[in-house]
Amino acid sequence: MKTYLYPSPAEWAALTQRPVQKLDQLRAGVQHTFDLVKERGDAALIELAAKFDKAGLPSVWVTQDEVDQAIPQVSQELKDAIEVAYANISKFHEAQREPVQQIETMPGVTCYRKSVGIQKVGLYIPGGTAPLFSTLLMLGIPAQIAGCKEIVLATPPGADGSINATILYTANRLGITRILKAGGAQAIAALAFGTETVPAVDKIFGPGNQYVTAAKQMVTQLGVAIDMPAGPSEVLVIADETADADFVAADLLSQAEHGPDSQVVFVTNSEKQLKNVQEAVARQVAELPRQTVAEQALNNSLGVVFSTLQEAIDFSNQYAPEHLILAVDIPEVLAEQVTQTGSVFMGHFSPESVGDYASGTNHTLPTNGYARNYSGVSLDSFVKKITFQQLSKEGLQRIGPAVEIMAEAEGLHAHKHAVTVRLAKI
Ligand SMILES: NC(=O)c1ccc[n+]([C@@H]2O[C@H](COP(=O)([O-])OP(=O)(O)OC[C@H]3O[C@@H](n4cnc5c(N)ncnc54)[C@H](O)[C@@H]3O)[C@@H](O)[C@H]2O)c1
Ligand SMILES: N[C@H](CO)Cc1c[nH]c[nH+]1
Ligand SMILES: [Zn+2]
Repeated sequence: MKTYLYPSPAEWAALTQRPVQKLDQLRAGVQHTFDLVKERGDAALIELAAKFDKAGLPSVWVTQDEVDQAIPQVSQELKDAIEVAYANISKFHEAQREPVQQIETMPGVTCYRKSVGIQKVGLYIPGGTAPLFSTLLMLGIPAQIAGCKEIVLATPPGADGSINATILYTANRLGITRILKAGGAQAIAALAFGTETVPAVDKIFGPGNQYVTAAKQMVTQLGVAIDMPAGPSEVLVIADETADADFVAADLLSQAEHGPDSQVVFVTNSEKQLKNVQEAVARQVAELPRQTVAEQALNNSLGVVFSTLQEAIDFSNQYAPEHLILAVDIPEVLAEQVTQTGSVFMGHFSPESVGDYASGTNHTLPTNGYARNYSGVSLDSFVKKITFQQLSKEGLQRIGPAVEIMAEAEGLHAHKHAVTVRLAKI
């Protein structure tokens, strides 16, 4: 972790850069993958699975037999834990349903807005270095609540050609039956363009590494919607002297272990706390099974000391982290000033990993500074909002003259006539 003492605001822009490759550096490779999938469909997916996942696949689809065999492989303890998460995520996302409100904007003119599920959605579940079945809950539950009709799941196969048993168990729990064995940019291409067996979808969801994120960004230029750029995980922790250095170190490492291109940032108003946290990180990282991955991420990571917590929160807002932990005495005060982040964890007993799995909030969140202009996944991400209006004769008589005058002023006479012709017959 590189450390910076009291950097001036002029230095912040450099410190808020992420370690991931820029879209431009990945574009040519991803485009080549797109071309292969467009030209040769499933055969290209099989070839790319052999190249990137070292898997020999007889078919790109998971069979019902594979699902049936996976279910008993998941322990009852894990199934019960998944139910806890399932209940909380469902509760939080159910509460996001928007009630239909009929508004009479003027007498006889009634308007309302209704949410309708996006019909065909693709869910990408990362599986390169860890099988993120929790991400399947985060995407599958709101997709179900929204009423999406067709759900296609894509996730990379292991070297033996199989999909992780807990991912299959979770898909089955969600009632998802179409499971594509494909990862990386090729999975995004299949979902966006379709193949002879994969249906093209309307919107693609899910986080992934930089290839997945670049591919998702590129398909938006071709008319396919995406949730957001959700790339390598990040956390920024703001801690004062009341924070427990062991807690902070554990939180930093929880995101560092995701991948070598993850970034964790520690910000404090105490030089002593910086030293304590660095020591705790060094102690804890040595105990981790994913020590090498976490250490690579730590090489990209920062520890920054500011004179005040006000500067700390200003810096965080400029960085726009995927996750922000406020490990301070009165988190409510700083929370009020948060303007740019995906999700906030308040106080000393709200570890970020609780949000990753089970508190109820969604863990698919914008990374790489996109929290400046995107929200994380929610029920809204899976619906379109369609507006309706109905006018009575009296309503049209009231509103009609205004519309006629405005249409006339825009020089759009057919618009005016659509009102005039009716008013003449009332
Ligand atoms: N932002 C979020 O909400 C969020 C949530 C969960 C996970 N994540 C992030 O998702 C990522 C998961 O990454 P992962 O790699 O474990 O799994 P992944 O499924 O995203 O990627 C694996 C695939 O990447 C492709 N790939 C690997 N190396 C390649 C190369 N050199 N060229 C082209 N393609 C290549 C392969 O096809 C492979 O199947 C992590 O960075 C994690 O931090 C983010
Ligand atoms: N922290 C990840 C989002 O950046 C989500 C996740 C899944 N499993 C564990 N963590
Ligand atoms: Zn995580």
